[in-house]
Amino acid sequence: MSKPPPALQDLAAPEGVCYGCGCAHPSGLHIKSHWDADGKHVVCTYRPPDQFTGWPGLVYGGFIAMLVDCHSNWTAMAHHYRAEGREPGTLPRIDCVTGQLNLSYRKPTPMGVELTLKARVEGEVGRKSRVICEVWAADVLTVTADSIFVRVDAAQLSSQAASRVETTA
Ligand SMILES: CCCCCCCCCCCC(=O)SCCNC(=O)CCNC(=O)[C@H](O)C(C)(C)COP(=O)(O)OP(=O)(O)OC[C@H]1O[C@@H](n2cnc3c(N)ncnc32)[C@H](O)[C@@H]1OP(=O)(O)O
Repeated sequence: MSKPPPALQDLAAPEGVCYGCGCAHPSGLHIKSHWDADGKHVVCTYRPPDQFTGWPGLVYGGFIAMLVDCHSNWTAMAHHYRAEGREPGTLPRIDCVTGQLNLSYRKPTPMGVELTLKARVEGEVGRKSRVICEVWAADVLTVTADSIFVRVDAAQLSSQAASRVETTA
């Protein structure tokens, strides 16, 4: 069996420490996002571990939001790389942050099933990009999301945030 191609996260941010998608997080979720064969969508598959149960047998909604947040953000960043004619992993790195995360929970999402997230940018890829994401449990569409991701200099954003508040660390 051939090895799957590297994910966007592995290519563009192997040092990432995000809980949801950071390759270097010691105990994070390590979600992986790839361009779909159709060249329009970015896809991710993930089977939620048992501790993320909400109602018995159902995936905790906040956990689904976490998957959608990271995967939609990577969808925005992948579209930015493509719009610039660059491969993920080339420099300078492209960073986006979540501006708005809007989820509609349309059907219960069952535990014990691999979920497929399928996302795309709607409209222009700009400083502010709109990402539509669907969450599928087998052939059931359980969640849709319509969110905004804003392109930033993440290092600058982190240092500004730290200087605005007194940290106890
Ligand atoms: C190391 C490896 C890493 C590896 C990569 C790791 C990926 C991690 C993925 C996790 C994702 C996250 O959790 S991110 C963390 C959660 N998000 C945040 O902390 C973001 C906090 N928000 C902010 O810092 C700020 O609001 C910004 C930077 C987003 C925007 O502020 P700004 O820079 O002053 O820009 P501003 O001019 O106000 O806005 C630019 C345009 O975006 C729009 N806009 C701005 N904010 C919003 C918003 N919340 N909702 C809608 N639209 C917005 C404005 O209307 C404007 O549109 P127009 O007038 O031009 O039309």
